[in-house]
Amino acid sequence: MRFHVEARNITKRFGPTTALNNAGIEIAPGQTHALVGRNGAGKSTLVSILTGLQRPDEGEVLFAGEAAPGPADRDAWRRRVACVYQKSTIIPALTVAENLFLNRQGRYVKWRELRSKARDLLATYEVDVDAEALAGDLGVEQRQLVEIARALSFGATFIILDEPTARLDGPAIERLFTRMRALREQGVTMMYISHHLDEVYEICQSVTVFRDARHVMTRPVAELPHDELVSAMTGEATAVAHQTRRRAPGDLVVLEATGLSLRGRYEGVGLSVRAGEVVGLAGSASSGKIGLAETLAGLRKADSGRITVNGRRPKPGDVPAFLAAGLGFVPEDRHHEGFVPLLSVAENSTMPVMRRLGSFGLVSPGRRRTRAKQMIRELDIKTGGPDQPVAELSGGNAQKVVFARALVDDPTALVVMNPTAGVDVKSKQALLGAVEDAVERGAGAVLVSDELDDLRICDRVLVMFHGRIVKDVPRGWTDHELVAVMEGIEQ
Ligand SMILES: Nc1ncnc2c1ncn2[C@@H]1O[C@H](COP(=O)(O)OP(=O)(O)OP(=O)(O)O)[C@@H](O)[C@H]1O
Repeated sequence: MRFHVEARNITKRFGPTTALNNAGIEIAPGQTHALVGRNGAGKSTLVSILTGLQRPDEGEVLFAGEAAPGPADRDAWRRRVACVYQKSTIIPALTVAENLFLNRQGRYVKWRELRSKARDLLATYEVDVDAEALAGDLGVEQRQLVEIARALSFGATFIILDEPTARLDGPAIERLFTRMRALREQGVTMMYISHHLDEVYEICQSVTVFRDARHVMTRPVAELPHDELVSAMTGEATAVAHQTRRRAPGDLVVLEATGLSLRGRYEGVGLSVRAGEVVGLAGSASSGKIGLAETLAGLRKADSGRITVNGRRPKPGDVPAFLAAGLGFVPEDRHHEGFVPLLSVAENSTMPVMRRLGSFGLVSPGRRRTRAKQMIRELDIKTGGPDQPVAELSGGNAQKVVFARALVDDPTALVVMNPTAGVDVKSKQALLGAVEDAVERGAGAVLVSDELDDLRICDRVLVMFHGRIVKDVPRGWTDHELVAVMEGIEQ
């Protein structure tokens, strides 16, 4: 058997959009094979075809040289391929054991047996999670491990990991890679999707690049220069990322917090952000940085402390009040707080300006479209047009719509949480550039990110550890220095 997995000459259309155009992939047995491409290149569409969730309009899929099962035979698909998605498929209201086994029981559920089988399964795959814990209480990393164990328990020897590291911090990524290496040694074949090209070099042996719905290249990773990989993705020679020099921030404070505490998340936090300043928030997953940022954006209410936005004191935990005070935000969880899938790109991206675009609460569709078109251009959103529902966009492009919404009202205070998660290399620059532009125009921004590269645009980075700000690091840090503070090794 030459290839464990083959997708040949696949074409898939959604109405006027061709998501895959005679594209394909060939993955050798036991290999970890990367699939990369810009947002909207067709990666997720290939995943849905390789997992049997969608049928191609043309082309075929083979596993170990044999034709893929029929579309209705879900069990046969599950025995051949499993996918761990960035967005969890685990049901939060059920226990881990129920998530692992419920849909495999007969009509009568034997609870005791279910729990013990779940414990055995978790032990087999060395997943240190309580089988009786509620899945909703698990962290991102633990949930992912449960999903991997569930995937393997169906007997699949081919696993697709679709942007698994997008919501993990550094140490968790390392633990995932250790697990992936162990799986590879056991002969498991993997397809790995990521926008982090350094990860591709670290964990994969070969890489396939899709661009504009087509296959453009497959190469062994070891002999592929980084520049060539980026050029294949973007279709142009790589431009050197330029480091912008912004003016020094003014004295005007646009966002301020004093004595903020939220039980179990953070304690005694104070910070102030000036007009023209980007303040980074860094720390591990348990550092409290996301909880703090959510409080600053009005998504959460602190137990004590005070927040001022442009000199006003919006009601804590009241998002509309924060928006009215001049704040814009990009939430961590875009699927819940970020966009309304059935509404169009224009409707989603112009939501906060509805008051302004038309008088007396009426929004003129024409003005909404004009503003939306402008944002689509500025942020390079790949869409059929402003009227397309966001649900039809690729993950990274939906994230850009969330970003557009945060910026559309020219906010004077911005809180952005992991804004480049799931966004391709080139678009990252566009999004971070948009934050810098807003700051140049006089806004102040808080930027929370797990990615050190994102934090480079910050004037200073506040590092959090166990719920407290432990250090204020000025521009000019090295990765090593920042990581040492984040991990509590050095203060
Ligand atoms: N259900 C759908 N209806 C209409 N268009 C769709 C649908 N699903 C995908 N598309 C379109 O197909 C194209 C490919 O999308 P796909 O999700 O495969 O991209 P991707 O490479 O996974 O992107 P990302 O890196 O942003 O996740 C996009 O233009 C997208 O808008």
